[in-house]
Amino acid sequence: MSSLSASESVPTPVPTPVPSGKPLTVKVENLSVTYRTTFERVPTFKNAITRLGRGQRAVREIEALKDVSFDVPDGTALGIIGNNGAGKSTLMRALAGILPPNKGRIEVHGRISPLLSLGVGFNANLSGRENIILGGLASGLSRAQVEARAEDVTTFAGLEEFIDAPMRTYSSGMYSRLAFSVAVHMDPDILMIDEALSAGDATFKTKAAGKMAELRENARAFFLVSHSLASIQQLCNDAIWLHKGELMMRGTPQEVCAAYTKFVQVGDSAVILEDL
Ligand SMILES: Nc1ncnc2c1ncn2[C@@H]1O[C@H](COP(=O)(O)OP(=O)(O)OP(=O)(O)O)[C@@H](O)[C@H]1O
Repeated sequence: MSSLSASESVPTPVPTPVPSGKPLTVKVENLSVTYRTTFERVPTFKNAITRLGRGQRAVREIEALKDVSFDVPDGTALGIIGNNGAGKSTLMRALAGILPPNKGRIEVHGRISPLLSLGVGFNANLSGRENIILGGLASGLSRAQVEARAEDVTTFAGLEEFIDAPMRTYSSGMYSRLAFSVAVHMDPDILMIDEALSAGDATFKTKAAGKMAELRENARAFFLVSHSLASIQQLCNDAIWLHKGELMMRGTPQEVCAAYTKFVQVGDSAVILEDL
């Protein structure tokens, strides 16, 4: 067990430095998001009585983001790191306008690619081609614009033979490849990718990394959530670290990844010490 004390091991959030004087693409101010969820999948009278006996409430609240603030100037490729359950996907969903904030505000200047966790928003009963159209329309393009890109999307995903089959017949890799391909072909001003590098096999991963590097050059802002610190350092020029819903640090990908790695190395002991 490490000799670190609990107070040493859990860093205090560092105030976010205000980056350069470039125009802002995204501004997040005091953002808090709380999920309200029921205890049981299927509520029953018996469970309700048991809960009442224990003085428990029927609804549980999970504070997924707590008072998070940061600015994203034009040209930023922001890596978002943190443990499981830290609030990374919640932040992406809030930025994309899928989840309303409970507190605070989000300002977004530009068109966002709507595909986050790869494949969210697809309808598995529709064909790959129909989902390309849906995804394109959802990201704000006209039908004609999406149709003009459908071929490139299909070829990039390597799904020429399967594009008219319902997506429920796709393997998870095929599903992710198509989702990634749709997201990156719609010329978003702001590209948001959640765990993109887990899409597909090794060949596709290499192709995906190349495409992301190209998009990062053209998009006004690029957000990447990944557990791969190597990808964050390779593809991003800025980074934030979330922990239990709080913004712990903002800095260069190298600084933030180093601090996070240090935290993770002592993390297990820290939790034990904290619990004692
Ligand atoms: N739909 C939901 N309903 C209730 N709670 C949720 C929901 N989605 C996420 N949460 C909770 O919110 C917190 C943050 O979850 P989130 O998915 O944003 O974390 P994450 O950092 O993306 O995690 P991971 O690395 O595992 O993907 C977690 O405690 C999670 O259990």
